[in-house]
Amino acid sequence: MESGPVNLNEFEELARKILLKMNYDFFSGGAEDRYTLSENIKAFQRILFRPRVLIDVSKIDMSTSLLGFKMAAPIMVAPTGLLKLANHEGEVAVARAAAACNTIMVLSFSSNRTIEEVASSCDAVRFFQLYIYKQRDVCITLVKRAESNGFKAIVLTVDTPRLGRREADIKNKFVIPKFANLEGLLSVNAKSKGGSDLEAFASATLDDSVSWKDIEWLRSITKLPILLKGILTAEDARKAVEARVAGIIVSNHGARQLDYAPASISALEEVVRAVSGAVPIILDGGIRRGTDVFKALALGANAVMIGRPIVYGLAAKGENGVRQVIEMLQNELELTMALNGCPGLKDITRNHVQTEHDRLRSML
Ligand SMILES: Cc1cc2nc3c(=O)[nH]c(=O)nc-3n(C[C@H](O)[C@H](O)[C@H](O)COP(=O)(O)O)c2cc1C
Ligand SMILES: CCCCCCCCCCC(=O)C(=O)O
Repeated sequence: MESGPVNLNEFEELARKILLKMNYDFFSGGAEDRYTLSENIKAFQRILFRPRVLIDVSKIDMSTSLLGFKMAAPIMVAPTGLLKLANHEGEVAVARAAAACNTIMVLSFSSNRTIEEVASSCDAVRFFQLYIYKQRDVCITLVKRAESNGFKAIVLTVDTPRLGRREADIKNKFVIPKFANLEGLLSVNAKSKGGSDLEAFASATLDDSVSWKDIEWLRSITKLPILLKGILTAEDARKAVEARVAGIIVSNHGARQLDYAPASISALEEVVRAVSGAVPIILDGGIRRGTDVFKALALGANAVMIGRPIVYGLAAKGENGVRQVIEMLQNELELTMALNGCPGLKDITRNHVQTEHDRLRSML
């Protein structure tokens, strides 16, 4: 009997075999030369551990909280759109799995199941991800619907004034299913002339004049805490704190936007230093192992989010697959903590990892 996947990479392999090529290419793809896509993985591999021994690790506590909301471990679900292309249950299956694993899911605005369907599917803490659209009334309606359906924060994605150039989608003439949340709100003719429909839709709807003053505008329409997703520099991290956001997500959008942006793990430390504890920091991009989660925490993240592995779990085995993906990562983190001599998250320090910068500095 063939055994099931034993790690997140094997889930990707299974999903690749199951999915239509056009859909697998959309989920797995990155921008242009996909330099950042490979760096998101390789940069983690260049970080090594400095494990400590002879510490009692018979009990490991991974529990934590973010903005006051408790989680079993600092591993959250990143917003990913168009999940009907992976499984007919789409975001509802992901929401149920996240709830079962006692973690926070960020629901993408571009989901194929509505805010209301996800909210009524199970009881859990959830955040809602938003872009700023040319039609501001669409943003207002979505934020109000998220509020009235019990979502606890707004995650504003700020790295997408325009859609990155995803050449696989252009070649495949990628066709998008309906954005469930926009039904009756927005009617746009988004048929590409020979390229990706997503690109056509994005250029018709995304507001590329968005600037820092719009954070104030967003605050004026909601009382929910606002997190900014897509910060990669100390300069922008300081501006985000000045703009009184509740949290920062260090992210390059899974390398789907600006190619040759740094791996998000490589940008983490400068953001952590700039913010110096003022707000929580979440990291996403390239997390495939519990060891990656530990490295991000050691470099100052409060939590991480995972994108593609959730989609692959969903494609491979539906809700159960998503649960297995989250549990695998939680179990791997627990083992990594034990082997590094860290019984609790507070025991994980900068001294537990050695980056390439550390190695270069030690040679000077
Ligand atoms: C298929 C797919 C769809 C995504 N959709 C969104 C989205 O709607 N909004 C958003 O802010 N980020 C979106 N992202 C980016 C993720 O939130 C996250 O930043 C990224 O996937 C993390 O990298 P990882 O996939 O290596 O874990 C998407 C990513 C993928 C792969
Ligand atoms: C009404 C606004 C339309 C915005 C179109 C952009 C959709 C992006 C979909 C998912 C995504 O972020 C991704 O990386 O893919």
